[in-house]
Amino acid sequence: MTLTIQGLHARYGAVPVLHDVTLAPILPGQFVGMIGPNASGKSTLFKTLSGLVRPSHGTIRFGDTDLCRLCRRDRARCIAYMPQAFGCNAILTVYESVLLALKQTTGWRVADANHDRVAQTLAALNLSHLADRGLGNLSGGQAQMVAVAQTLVRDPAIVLLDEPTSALDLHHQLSILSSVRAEMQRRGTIVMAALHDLNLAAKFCDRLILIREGRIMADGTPEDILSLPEIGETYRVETALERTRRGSLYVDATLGAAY
Ligand SMILES: Nc1ncnc2c1ncn2[C@@H]1O[C@H](COP(=O)(O)OP(=O)(O)OP(=O)(O)O)[C@@H](O)[C@H]1O
Repeated sequence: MTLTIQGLHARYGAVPVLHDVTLAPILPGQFVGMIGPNASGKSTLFKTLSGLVRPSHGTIRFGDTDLCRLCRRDRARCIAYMPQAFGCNAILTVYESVLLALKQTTGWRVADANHDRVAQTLAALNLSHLADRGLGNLSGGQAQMVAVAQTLVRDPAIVLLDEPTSALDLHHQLSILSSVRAEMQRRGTIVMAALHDLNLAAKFCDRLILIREGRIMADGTPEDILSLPEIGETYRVETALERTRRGSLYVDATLGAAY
């Protein structure tokens, strides 16, 4: 099923933040990068899609279902959101915290299948070695990867990851995004990830959406979007899109005289 967003407006109190956000349907298995400067509305869009912020206008449909009409639990089964700041309950182990995340949408009785799902999710993200560690004893990067596991374990149809690599070193940026991409393609899950690193976005995303001041500025393939002059204008830098000898896209950015 596809995710369709039409004419979405959202505000905090009297302050409008999202303005008429309309996107071409997002397809199962598609990995979509949300890019845009600080305060452009990426998190607000994710919060609106997940139900934490109520839109003032517009529709969010998954297939024929209007997500805004679902009860909290049904919506959480369909769409999982990993916020930028993730909580840490020091008395749980990693394994227990991922199981708890799963049980939030399935009820409290624990079945063998639930244990299998937790173990598979940790294995898919190369996190099995952390299973018995206390959450409170993890590094920032480890805690961020566990937060990804807590989000994926529910097997939602739509996953929203808000800057999932912001605390990760180079190896783990590549490893977590390739694991998420492979696993979500296998399950046919839609992934939307807010990313500040445009080179990572180019490497892993099928489609990039550029947002600026709550408005969608561009939507297309990484190569098409990252070569637009709007990229430099939006981020207030000078950019050039290059292709490396290995064939990867590379955004070369400098502050430049104009900024
Ligand atoms: N709870 C809130 N109440 C009032 N204003 C808010 C709230 N959350 C965010 N905002 C404002 O909404 C605007 C968009 O913020 P948002 O967090 O969606 O941006 P973002 O693109 O995710 O930014 P960043 O890349 O810095 O995380 C900003 O001006 C921000 O100050």
